[in-house]
Amino acid sequence: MIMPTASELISHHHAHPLDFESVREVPDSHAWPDLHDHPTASAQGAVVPVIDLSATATNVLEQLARACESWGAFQVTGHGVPPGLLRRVEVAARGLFALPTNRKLEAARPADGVSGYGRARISCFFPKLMWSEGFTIAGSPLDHARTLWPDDDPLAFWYVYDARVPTPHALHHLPRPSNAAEKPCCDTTCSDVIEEYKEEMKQLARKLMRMMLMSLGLTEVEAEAEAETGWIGPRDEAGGMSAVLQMNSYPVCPDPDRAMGMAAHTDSTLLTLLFQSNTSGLQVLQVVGDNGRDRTARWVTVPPMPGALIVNVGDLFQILSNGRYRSVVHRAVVNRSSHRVSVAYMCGPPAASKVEPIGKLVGPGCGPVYRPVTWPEYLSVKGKLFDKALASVMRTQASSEHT
Ligand SMILES: C=C1C[C@]23C[C@H]1CC[C@H]2[C@@]12CCC[C@@](C)(C(=O)O1)[C@H]2[C@@H]3C(=O)O
Ligand SMILES: O=C(O)CCC(=O)C(=O)O
Ligand SMILES: [Fe+2]
Repeated sequence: MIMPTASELISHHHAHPLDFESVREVPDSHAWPDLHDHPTASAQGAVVPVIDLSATATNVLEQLARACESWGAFQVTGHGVPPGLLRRVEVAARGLFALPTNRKLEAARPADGVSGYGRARISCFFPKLMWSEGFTIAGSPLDHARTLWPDDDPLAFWYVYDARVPTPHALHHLPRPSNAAEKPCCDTTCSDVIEEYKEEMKQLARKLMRMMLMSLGLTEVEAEAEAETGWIGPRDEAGGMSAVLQMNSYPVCPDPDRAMGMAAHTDSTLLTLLFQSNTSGLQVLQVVGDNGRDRTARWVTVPPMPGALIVNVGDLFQILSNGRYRSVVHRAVVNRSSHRVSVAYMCGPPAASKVEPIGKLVGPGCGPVYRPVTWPEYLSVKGKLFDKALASVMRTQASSEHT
């Protein structure tokens, strides 16, 4: 009997990705019939709010409240993340995706795992494949360098991020070093950049969490206390999984009207900080009339702004805010001319903490809408129910009367 090799098993399981570079048309497997389920708003229409975090004198909290209530998403400027770091993280991401397919498949995400290379997790809910590939990094990028590419020294990541090579396209034609000591002049590795980026994102996520809690009417002390008991306090080191870094790659597409970069979804996070570099693609769903009877929605493109980051309200923040802030439905479309990458810092509570509606937002006339859930619990519900996941963690009338 001929046994399949480990790599055959992996590539079977993950069905070889489409060779995006060489296809001349969108194959049936990737042709989406319903790209125009909602109209796309014209450029002159409503715009996702842009909030300058450094403008302390202005009503930033009110702006946050309005943005979170009506959009569930906004762009931030004045966030303090160095522009150079954003550029380097983009180069790192492009470098990873420029690796040859067989190298990327060595890092394929196992069926039951979170980390690794592959399709978006939500792919299984759709009959068509997306025009994208992704790297999911949970935990330390250094651990990943070791476990994802076990035959390489962690520093071997260098060769996908080499400042001397301006075009990521050419990267995988570089000779590989036989050991780390042959590292070239550039002493920053991909994992260094990712590590540094995660640290910056963590600081910013904490700040945004605190401000968003205050925008809900909590005092600074209450916001701090809320944080201490859960997701952004000191416990997040011990609690393990508190952020996942998701790198997405959207190759150029010969027929963007028929392909989907990333299908519509909400993020299963408290909040997501998204860097979309300078290529348009992200769209958020704006619900225009929602009075029970007539509910219309349209896709609104979030235009790239140099140096800005996008903040998405996630499902867990919707739970926390007892439904006052809604997680935003969003998707990514593709284009004909530029290869787009995006990097999402997906922020959640430590594995052990329960997320539930904040006490202060719950009152006599307004009981808790959701039951407490941990992040892993919610991710597993989402993995089964997808867009019905939030509704499934709502309390029934009877159970909220009893608490
Ligand atoms: C911490 C998370 C959040 C996950 C699941 C898990 C790891 C991978 C994340 C993403 C990243 C890409 C979009 C998404 C929709 C997907 O397919 O995988 C995300 C998903 C979610 O937000 O539900
Ligand atoms: O690439 C984008 O703009 C969106 C990516 C996204 O929604 C995600 O990673 O969750
Ligand atoms: Fe998302």
